[in-house]
Amino acid sequence: MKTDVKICGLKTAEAVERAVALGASHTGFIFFPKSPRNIEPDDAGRLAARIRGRAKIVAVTVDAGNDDLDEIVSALNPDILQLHGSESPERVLTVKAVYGLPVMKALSIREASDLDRIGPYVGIADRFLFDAKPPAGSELPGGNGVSFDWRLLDALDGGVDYMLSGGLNASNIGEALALTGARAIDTSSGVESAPGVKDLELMEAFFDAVRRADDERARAGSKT
Ligand SMILES: O=C(O)c1ccccc1N[C@@H]1O[C@H](COP(=O)(O)O)[C@@H](O)[C@H]1O
Repeated sequence: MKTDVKICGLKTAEAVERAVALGASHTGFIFFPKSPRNIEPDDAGRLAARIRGRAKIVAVTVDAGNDDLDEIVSALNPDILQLHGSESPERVLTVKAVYGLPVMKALSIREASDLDRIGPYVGIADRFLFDAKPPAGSELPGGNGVSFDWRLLDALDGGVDYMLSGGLNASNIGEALALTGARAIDTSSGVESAPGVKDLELMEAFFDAVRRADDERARAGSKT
């Protein structure tokens, strides 16, 4: 099975097209002004038009109100809304009802008890995205290039559909996949040469590492 890969924080046509050519299943656009990856809705819409239908288009927002979501949804026409703030289960339900789009709810993980926060969203969020907690002083709820202890996911109910995220790069993705068995992964700063600047060689190295891990899993699976 091929691992789903989301490349997040895309801002240029070159990076969007390369990500999809390399096999990205999801492309992420960040709507959070404090982020070096922030993009205007109309610009994101123009970039997404280049790859629509070839990869899922994900709008990443942080505690956005309906006015902002209206503008983003109308300009980008995303396939998925990623809610990366402290949106409650009730807010997720409202967003789903208003926009009629699947929601991926991001939850930050540092310790075992953080998994308890999943329960209230089960049956409401369509998918989860597990990210590390931001380091002290960071203004960003995501995109910090920080990983959490992947072994914590050993305790996860096998039925929970999630994307693994947080500090993933070509050097650690093999171990992350081997430890978690994740079927979907998400990276942003791990494929950048500077904050907000996607690096095509790092992207390629990331996909190479993911495909090596996929081959390894297929080999291990065929032996059992
Ligand atoms: O990337 C950002 O700047 C960002 C800003 C606000 C919310 C979410 C953001 N990014 C998300 O965080 C994950 C993890 O990032 P990283 O790989 O550790 O850099 C990223 O994939 C986005 O989904």
